[in-house]
Amino acid sequence: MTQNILLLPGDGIGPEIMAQAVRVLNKLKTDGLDIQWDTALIGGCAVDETGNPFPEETLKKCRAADAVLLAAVGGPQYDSLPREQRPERGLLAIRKEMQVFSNLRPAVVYPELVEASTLKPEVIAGLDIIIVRELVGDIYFGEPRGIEQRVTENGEERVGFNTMIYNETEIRRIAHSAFKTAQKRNKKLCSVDKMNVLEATQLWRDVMIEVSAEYPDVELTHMLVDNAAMQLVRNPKQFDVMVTGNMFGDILSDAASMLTGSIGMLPSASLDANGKGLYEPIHGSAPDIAGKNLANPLAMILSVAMMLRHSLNQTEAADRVDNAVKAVLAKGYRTGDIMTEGGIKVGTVEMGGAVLAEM
Ligand SMILES: NC(=O)C1=CN([C@@H]2O[C@H](COP(=O)(O)OP(=O)(O)OC[C@H]3O[C@@H](n4cnc5c(N)ncnc54)[C@H](O)[C@@H]3O)[C@@H](O)[C@H]2O)C=CC1
Ligand SMILES: CC(C)CC(=O)C(=O)O
Ligand SMILES: [Mg+2]
Repeated sequence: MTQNILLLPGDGIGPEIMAQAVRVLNKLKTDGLDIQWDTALIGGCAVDETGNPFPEETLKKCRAADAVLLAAVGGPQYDSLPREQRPERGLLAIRKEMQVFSNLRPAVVYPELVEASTLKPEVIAGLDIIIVRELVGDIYFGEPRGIEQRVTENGEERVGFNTMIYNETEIRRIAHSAFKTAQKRNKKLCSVDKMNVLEATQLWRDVMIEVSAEYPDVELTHMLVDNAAMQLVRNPKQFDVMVTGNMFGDILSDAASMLTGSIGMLPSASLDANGKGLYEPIHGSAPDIAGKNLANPLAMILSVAMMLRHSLNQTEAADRVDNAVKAVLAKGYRTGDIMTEGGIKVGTVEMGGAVLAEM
């Protein structure tokens, strides 16, 4: 049966990198993979057209799709809009709507890119870790939130507030997802929290420990998030699978991306309870390089591979895409963000073409 993919190019470099993903999908389809796709608006482009960062039509198409591939949203031109109209609200809305609570963010150092990292080779060579980030709860969604006039100890002034909140069910389901991920790998799970000061994350730790009883083969450790940020840079190979909340996972995964050479290298899969998924590179819309053929499309293309593997059950096609990326790196093709000595400097389109040639 034909599998339906919804493409959401979004803003900034989004359409540029999505165009390279579409070339990959076209190649797979031409070679016999039974897929088709449709496109819809999300983020700033959706606000421009409809006033809504996650329009009803996109929601409908999203529900009808077997998997959703999203590039990136946002840009400085939208920063002064009311919060409900900001592109990032569209992103939060689609994640919540799809209930894709388990966000897998693998950080893998390709041998050819060891020197592209700012860290010493011995610290990062061979690194292969995965951050499991809870994606539909925490302070990004917690209510109440807002900016309002209040009386404080300083008199009347504006107060900004958000709510960090997790219930036990939310923690338990991400815990199971993380333990299962660890079981398929090296059976080591590090849960990252801030239980020394935040009650929401004390509950996080308590529930992680409770769930660990069901996974006696997995070694569970705990780390406070400030230390975890430092340890990721000091000695990242001590980790295998890390599990953490929405905000800490957002921050730690950007940091982890630089171990691999660039944020342009990290794909992600966000899965619901049934394996339906939303696939996106971890980076944003990179307005500073948008429209210049400078963006690295590999995180986007690797997200296609994750989609083929996790939601479409097309392991062979996923391997084909992953191997093509490995091959272009081995041949020395480099966008500016991953330049190494002797590398062949290419732009977004040429990198997409190199992947296609390898396929
Ligand atoms: N998933 C999403 O759609 C996300 C959206 N955003 C939004 O994106 C906009 C820009 O946010 P920033 O904080 O600048 O983060 P960003 O991730 O867009 O960019 C950070 C830095 O990394 C570079 N970069 C990012 N992706 C790259 C790629 N594929 N190749 C080469 N270099 C790349 C950018 O040029 C920039 O210097 C904001 O509006 C933000 O809200 C931010 C993060 C995630
Ligand atoms: C709107 C943000 C929560 C997006 C982001 O930075 C991310 O998911 O990595
Ligand atoms: Mg982020």
